[in-house]
Amino acid sequence: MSAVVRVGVVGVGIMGADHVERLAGRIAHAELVAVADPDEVRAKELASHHDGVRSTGDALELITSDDVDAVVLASPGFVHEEQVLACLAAGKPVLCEKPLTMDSESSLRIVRADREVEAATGRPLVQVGFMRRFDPEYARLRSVLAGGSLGRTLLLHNVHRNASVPNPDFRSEMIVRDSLVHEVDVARFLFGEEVVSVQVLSPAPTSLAAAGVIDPQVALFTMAGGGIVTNEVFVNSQVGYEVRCEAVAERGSVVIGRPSSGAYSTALAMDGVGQWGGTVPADYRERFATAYDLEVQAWVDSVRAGTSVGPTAWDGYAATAVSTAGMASLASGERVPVDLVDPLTLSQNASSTKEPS
Ligand SMILES: NC(=O)c1ccc[n+]([C@@H]2O[C@H](COP(=O)([O-])OP(=O)(O)OC[C@H]3O[C@@H](n4cnc5c(N)ncnc54)[C@H](O)[C@@H]3O)[C@@H](O)[C@H]2O)c1
Ligand SMILES: O[C@H]1[C@H](O)[C@@H](O)[C@H](O)[C@@H](O)[C@H]1O
Repeated sequence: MSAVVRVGVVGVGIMGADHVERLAGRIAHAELVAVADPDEVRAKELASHHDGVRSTGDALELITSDDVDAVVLASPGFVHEEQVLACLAAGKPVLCEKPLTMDSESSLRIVRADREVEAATGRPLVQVGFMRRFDPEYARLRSVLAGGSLGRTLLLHNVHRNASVPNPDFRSEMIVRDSLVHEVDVARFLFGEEVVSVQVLSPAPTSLAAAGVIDPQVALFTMAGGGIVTNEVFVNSQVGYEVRCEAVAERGSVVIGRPSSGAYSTALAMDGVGQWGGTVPADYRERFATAYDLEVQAWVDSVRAGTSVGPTAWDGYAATAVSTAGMASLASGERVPVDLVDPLTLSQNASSTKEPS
């Protein structure tokens, strides 16, 4: 087992900068050595806060450099394919932020490439940043449902609200590909099954979204075993970060993300925006701080041990395939089947929907 993993972070916008702070300050057995961003001023400024960390404008230089053992990718989704494949070619473990890529075909190319690495070396190198699997509340919910005492899981009801979105180009499609994709992974994680169809409904939008943006959206997933998942995604709620999940099973229901769960309080307009006996988290960095820490620590530990953990390339592909169907449904309003390759046609067996250890 290596003593310390030397990590490079690619893309240092909102999420990348957050990962830089945790790698530099809170993650054991990791050494942050380099950051890369085409915005070289941003990269240099961030690196200047950390002794011994260098910056570059060239992501591929960082990925292939000898001083980097493993890579965190927090660049935009449309460059993930090139950068993940570069990590695989260099033999470097990569924690790639969600979404794995922007369409099914490119995600499948990554699955195939990672399977080839696994066949040659005995371990895959890609972990996808679906951090909710590491959130203590989601992990507990998964273990309660998988434990079987409540019988079969019948329904999930998900709510996912952002106060606003920082990017003015955050269009209707990004609500499916960037936001709803978390609910896709939650559904797969909690049911332990694939999503087989998706329908995206478009309510009359809030006047506070950018012109032409359909926000909120309601998406319905049908699971392979017949379960149904309802999802509200609302990225201009004006309040704060609200992520809730209620599971309905044969002999009971479980809800996480409510004030009574103790983690934080939710928002009710009657007591004033953003308050109801407590404070609504501002955004995902606050709500999921522990989940990100556990995710990155588990990844570093797996890199040191030469193993793998958490959401796989297959999980990233399966989620992207649902997003791809979701985009078609957003356009048509119809229920659209999810087109997923048979995992048995791939070189190794799929290891989807595994609980993080
Ligand atoms: N897991 C989560 O909860 C979560 C939260 C936020 C964002 N994300 C994901 O993290 C990624 C980044 O999102 P963000 O909100 O930080 O975006 P952002 O726009 O704030 O930052 C993106 C950064 O990437 C840089 N960049 C652009 N092209 C690049 C390239 N070719 N190589 C390297 N860097 C490049 C940009 O200059 C910018 O600094 C996305 O995949 C997003 O979906 C995940
Ligand atoms: O990229 C972000 C991120 O994934 C957040 O977790 C989600 O709440 C946002 O809606 C999305 O835009």
